[in-house]
Amino acid sequence: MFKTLDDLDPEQRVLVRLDLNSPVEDGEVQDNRRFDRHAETVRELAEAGHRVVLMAHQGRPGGDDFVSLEQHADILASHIDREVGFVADTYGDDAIAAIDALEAGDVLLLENTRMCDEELPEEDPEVKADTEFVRTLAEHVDAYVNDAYSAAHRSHASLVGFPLVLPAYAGRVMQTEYEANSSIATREFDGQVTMVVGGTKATDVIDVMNNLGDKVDQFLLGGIAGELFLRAAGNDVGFDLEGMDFFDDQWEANRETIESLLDERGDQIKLAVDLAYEDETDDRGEIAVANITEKDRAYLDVGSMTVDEYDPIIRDSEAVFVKGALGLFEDERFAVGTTGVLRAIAETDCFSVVGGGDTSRAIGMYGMDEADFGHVSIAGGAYIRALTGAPLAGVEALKQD
Ligand SMILES: Nc1ncnc2c1ncn2[C@@H]1O[C@H](COP(=O)(O)OP(=O)(O)O)[C@@H](O)[C@H]1O
Ligand SMILES: O=C(OP(=O)(O)O)[C@H](O)COP(=O)(O)O
Repeated sequence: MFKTLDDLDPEQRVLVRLDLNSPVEDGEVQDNRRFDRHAETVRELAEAGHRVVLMAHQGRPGGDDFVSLEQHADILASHIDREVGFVADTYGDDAIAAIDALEAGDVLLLENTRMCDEELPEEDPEVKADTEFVRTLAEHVDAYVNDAYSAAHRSHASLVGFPLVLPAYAGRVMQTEYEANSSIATREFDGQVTMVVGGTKATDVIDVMNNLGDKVDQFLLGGIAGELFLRAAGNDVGFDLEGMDFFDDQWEANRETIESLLDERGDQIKLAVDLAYEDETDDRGEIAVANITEKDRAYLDVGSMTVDEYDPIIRDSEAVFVKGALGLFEDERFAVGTTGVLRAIAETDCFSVVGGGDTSRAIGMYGMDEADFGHVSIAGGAYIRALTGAPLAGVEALKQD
């Protein structure tokens, strides 16, 4: 297992990797739950009197959201109620001068790690540890903390290089995310284990079913992925109408796998019995799946009868895991499925983990309280990997110590 902040010596110069990757609208970085979560780690380190040097990335080179971290420093400062210095440099002379000038309790954010050429190529930790970026920064700090669980599936320099050259520790976000998201593989539950799977990516749902079929008693399906399963079960749904590109490619690529999963695991898989669509007056309309005879409309949510079927299954469960939304919940008319299952989880005292960047957003959007869930993950890609038991490079590197 990895070491945590509880194991850190006092008065250290600590280099901390966060994941502050955020939506950017018209050049403006949007505040989001990642800041709030990482604030806990940063505050704890600063209050303990460490000198805190933060690293994070934003976007990918070439993308509109590939911007400086200057705004991130201000947003983070508002979450920790103390100043966060910023230096527009990753590991050059300016960065080193700023690090060396830190006093106990000071917090400094370095520039976007992906502006450094050595950060991105996916390479082994040994290669990353030997980069100028890692070697230079390592000389000016005493310890490394990785708190960026949601980026830990990347074998990038700031995530896997430092544990080989510095004493390395997991931050509070890393610790809680790791424990909760791995729990489906590592914990034994006394009662029924249920998994709600939806969203837009069929391969995520397939991976989960292939890897967790023996751990999960019931899979409750919805979203685009659920429609593909309904189509494989012989229903006239899951076709791309004009202007859509959700279904056809995914159907071609995954049809056989979905059909054999339905064949082999049919008893564990619950499909929607009704679906919702936008009617002629722009209201929500619903139709029983059994009554769908033509591929003439897009379905944007599971229907109310489906929620009524899923609800008691959730309430009877010992543990519930959620990956992917059951509908286009960003539009209130089509949030019934997603909020229906989330409310059922919130109202029961089952162990629960909700993940997927988009899906977990529905909790705040519809006035639910994160405290009513066991764990709400801020990870997307890393969460799905953890669920399916795939190792995360950043976590493995921390464990090496
Ligand atoms: N029937 C649907 N039609 C269009 N979009 C849908 C539908 N069902 C789910 N979605 C969309 O799926 C998105 C979540 O999908 P995905 O990215 O796979 O999950 P997450 O990011 O939560 O892991 C939501 O933003 C939601 O709008
Ligand atoms: O936001 C992130 O991942 P996510 O979209 O899977 O949640 C991470 O910061 C990783 O970013 P990347 O997918 O550009 O490597």
